Amino acid sequence: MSSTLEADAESVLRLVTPSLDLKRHKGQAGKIAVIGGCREYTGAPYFAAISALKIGADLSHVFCTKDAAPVIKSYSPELIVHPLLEESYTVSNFSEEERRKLQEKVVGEVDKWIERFDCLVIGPGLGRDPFLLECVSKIMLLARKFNLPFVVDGDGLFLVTNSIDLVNSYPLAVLTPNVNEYKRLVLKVLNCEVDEENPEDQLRSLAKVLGGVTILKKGRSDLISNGEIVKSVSIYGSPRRCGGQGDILSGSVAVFLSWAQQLISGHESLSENPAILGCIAASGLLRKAASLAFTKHKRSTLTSDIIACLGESLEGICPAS
Ligand SMILES: NC(=O)C1=CN([C@@H]2O[C@H](COP(=O)(O)OP(=O)(O)OC[C@H]3O[C@@H](n4cnc5c(N)ncnc54)[C@H](O)[C@@H]3O)[C@@H](O)[C@H]2O)[C@@H](O)CC1
Ligand SMILES: Nc1ncnc2c1ncn2[C@@H]1O[C@H](COP(=O)(O)OP(=O)(O)OP(=O)(O)O)[C@@H](O)[C@H]1O
Ligand SMILES: [Mg+2]
Repeated sequence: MSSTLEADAESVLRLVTPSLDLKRHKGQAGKIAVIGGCREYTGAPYFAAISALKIGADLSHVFCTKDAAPVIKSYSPELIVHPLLEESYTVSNFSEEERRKLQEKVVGEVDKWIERFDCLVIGPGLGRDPFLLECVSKIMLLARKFNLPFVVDGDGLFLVTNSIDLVNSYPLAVLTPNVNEYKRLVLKVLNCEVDEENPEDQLRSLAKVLGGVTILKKGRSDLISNGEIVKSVSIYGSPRRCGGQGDILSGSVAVFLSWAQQLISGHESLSENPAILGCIAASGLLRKAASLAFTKHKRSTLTSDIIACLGESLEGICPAS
């Protein structure tokens, strides 16, 4: 990997992390919402939402299905959980008109909240139910209408891969594919296989063809591009590949992206791209936390252990006082 590609993740973390200031009010350090959580998956949205709080966001919401909500609430009183999304089984006996009305109701409920958020995370543990994904498409269009940034992960990437227009030419979209999600995206958009020899050029092309969205391709090194620049984060993390680490990452990108946007809007001289900064910071912090958790727990390291190390890892880079 060429050294110019490698980002200085610690410097980016120091740049974007706001100082703690007694003058600031609740909400100024970030309000995040995760759209995800269904009957099968309740861990993924919890991991994304709680990671956002552990890093320093003030409020973290989860919009999930009715079955998932009590489970997610029981994991943590810190999260604000909305039992809102509906799956096909609810509407199996509905007429077209009744289905349309229910979709309108779901999207209308999200509409009431959406202006309060700084960033959405769409997809962790969302599942692939067609009725639910139709509603989520409409939520994405709503987010675009309000110029709200969103991070698309997990099953959100399944949706987007099949409906590229949802993110096409939206510079405030960040996609965080893992190895499989990336393969599917490359096949759909570039109509070819993943180029293992030249991953940077292929990633740049993919982001460019998608009209300048930011893509964080997860792997041994995380590679990040918006179609113009390519950056990598290769800080040593952990050899444990337990599920849920990508969920920590998507919640973290949302927070750091929001902080980077705040920073840049207050300093006209800063020309950096907030989505790129957010991805670099999140990747760097996750890797530091994974490494710390692994020194403590070795083979039994779990995603919850990594989440418990987020604060200590950030403190080592940007002390609170
Ligand atoms: N506790 C939870 O609730 C979790 C739920 N998750 C959710 O589960 C849903 C599906 O996500 P997945 O990540 O499983 O979907 P993927 O389509 O990425 O993965 C499916 C399969 O691919 C395999 N795979 C993984 N890495 C591979 C590699 N490097 N090479 C070849 N095969 C590989 C895995 O063994 C897995 O069986 C998403 O909604 C996701 O957010 C995950 O985030 C994990 C944690
Ligand atoms: N081979 C690897 N070596 C080191 N770190 C890795 C490796 N693969 C992934 N990672 C790290 O783990 C993080 C999560 O990536 P992963 O590919 O596990 O996501 P995921 O499959 O979406 O996870 P999830 O189980 O949450 O859905 C990445 O940001 C990266 O930093
Ligand atoms: Mg994932």
